[in-house]
Amino acid sequence: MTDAAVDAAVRVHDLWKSFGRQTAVAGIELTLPAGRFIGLVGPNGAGKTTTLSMVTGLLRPDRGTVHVAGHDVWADPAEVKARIGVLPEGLRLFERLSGRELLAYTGRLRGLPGAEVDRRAAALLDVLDLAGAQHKLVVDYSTGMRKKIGLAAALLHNPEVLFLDEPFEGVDPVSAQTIRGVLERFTRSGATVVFSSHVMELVESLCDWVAVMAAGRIRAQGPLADVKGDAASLQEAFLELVGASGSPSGSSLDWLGGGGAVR
Ligand SMILES: Nc1ncnc2c1ncn2[C@@H]1O[C@H](COP(=O)(O)OP(=O)(O)OP(=O)(O)O)[C@@H](O)[C@H]1O
Repeated sequence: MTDAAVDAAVRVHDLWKSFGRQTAVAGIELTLPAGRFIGLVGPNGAGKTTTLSMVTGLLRPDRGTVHVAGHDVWADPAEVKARIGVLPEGLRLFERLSGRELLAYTGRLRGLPGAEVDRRAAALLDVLDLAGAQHKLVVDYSTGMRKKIGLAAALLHNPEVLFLDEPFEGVDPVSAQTIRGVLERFTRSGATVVFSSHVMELVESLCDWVAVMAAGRIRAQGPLADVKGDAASLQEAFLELVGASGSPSGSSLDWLGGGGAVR
């Protein structure tokens, strides 16, 4: 293992994935430094979820290698899974457990002693403002509460690298602030957070390192200031990088607006 491999939280080389004739990820190279708050941004269908799924060992690549915390995800999955936490897209939880039971179960799966699981679960439930709902079944949780209990489960074993797919989607501003606080504290301790998002303002305010993806390829990666360059905002830099046209042109939407519905 080289020093550079140890320094990087994630190292992706020549990673490919196709679904039938659709190439979702087209030979990407990605090096994500450790101890950073990293945003993976890109338009719908860019390949972010497919990339994160391959990086976290949930989806087998067609080709290429992924190292997380110095270990090969596909050659050494147990080593990698012990070091990462994942909040995947379309999070599926054990619905018939209470939030507290879900954390107890997750903790035991992670091999933590019962008393330690109790201590950590109580602290996470408290910080994430879920203590009052800890005995409610997960099936009865709101979207935001599900994200928060999923985050608590992903953090319970104190991972080195935390992967979050759209962690703020469906989360109210107060809960978003709480999640932010927890994640900022986590990265300050030297851990790495990698999250995908469409919300540029959020990525700009949270992340110090950004990777921009479009059409299965990485268009830019580096410190936030470098990726932004001379642009006034990350949003502006992003639109330029992905070649978005802005407002719809032509007359095809002439019929839209001003009432006049067919009766
Ligand atoms: N299981 C699958 N079967 C077929 N096509 C898929 C599958 N998963 C992803 N794709 C396709 O791969 C491409 C990349 O999808 P992906 O979900 O990785 O994008 P994304 O950047 O996460 O998008 P979004 O921001 O909309 O969630 C899309 O064209 C999508 O339709």
